[in-house]
Amino acid sequence: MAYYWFKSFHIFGVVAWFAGLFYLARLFIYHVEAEMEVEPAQGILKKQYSIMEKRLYNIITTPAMVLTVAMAAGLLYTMPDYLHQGWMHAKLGFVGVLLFYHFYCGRLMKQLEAGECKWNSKTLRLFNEGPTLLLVIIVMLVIFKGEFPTGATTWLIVALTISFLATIQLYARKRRLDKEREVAEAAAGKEQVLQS
Ligand code: HEM
Repeated sequence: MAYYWFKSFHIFGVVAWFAGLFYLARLFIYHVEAEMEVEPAQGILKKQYSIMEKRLYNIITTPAMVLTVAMAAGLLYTMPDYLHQGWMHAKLGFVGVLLFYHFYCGRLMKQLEAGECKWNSKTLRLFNEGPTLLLVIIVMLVIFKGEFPTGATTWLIVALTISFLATIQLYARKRRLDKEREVAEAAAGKEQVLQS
């Protein structure tokens, strides 16, 4: 019975951890993009994003990470055989990368608050893809374990997933370009007013 409790809370932890990581990276993008705003909006937005990032990281993301790892330890305690299986070694390797990502987010958060972050919004958008990739790999490993399927259904799902992700990327790109055009038009309009 303990195994099912550990597994349930392991999954609650995973869901909350990823929700936190996804939202945190999105906040970093908005934080960096606030540079495009004029004062006093820029200062107000940056301060607000720092508060939101800190609360999200300290109150949701980190406790969810601790819950996931603690419940995982309980699962391994009840099922020690998993520790001798290849898929679990691979899973632990990817979880190590995920933990590194988590703590790196903490570092980026501090740099953003101090105005020392060197990353632009494009780099952060790429960084934002990290947890999605890790989530897919880790869940696949835990579900299929050592027997990854290669049949037609698998390729159909892979194709559907790729088209879905490509559509999201294209839509995000369109929105970004629209926003950049809006900012450029607003700046040009302001310049014209100043000249006349
Ligand atoms: C601290 C590292 C982790 C360890 C040691 C660990 C270990 C485990 C173990 C032993 C199970 C039970 C497997 C089974 O009964 O078939 C499990 C289930 C699961 N884990 Fe993890 N896990 C870790 C982190 C993660 C992370 C980061 C994710 C998500 C990306 C994740 C997603 C899942 C899911 C979805 C299940 C349920 C699978 C099922 O019921 O078939 N785990 N984990």
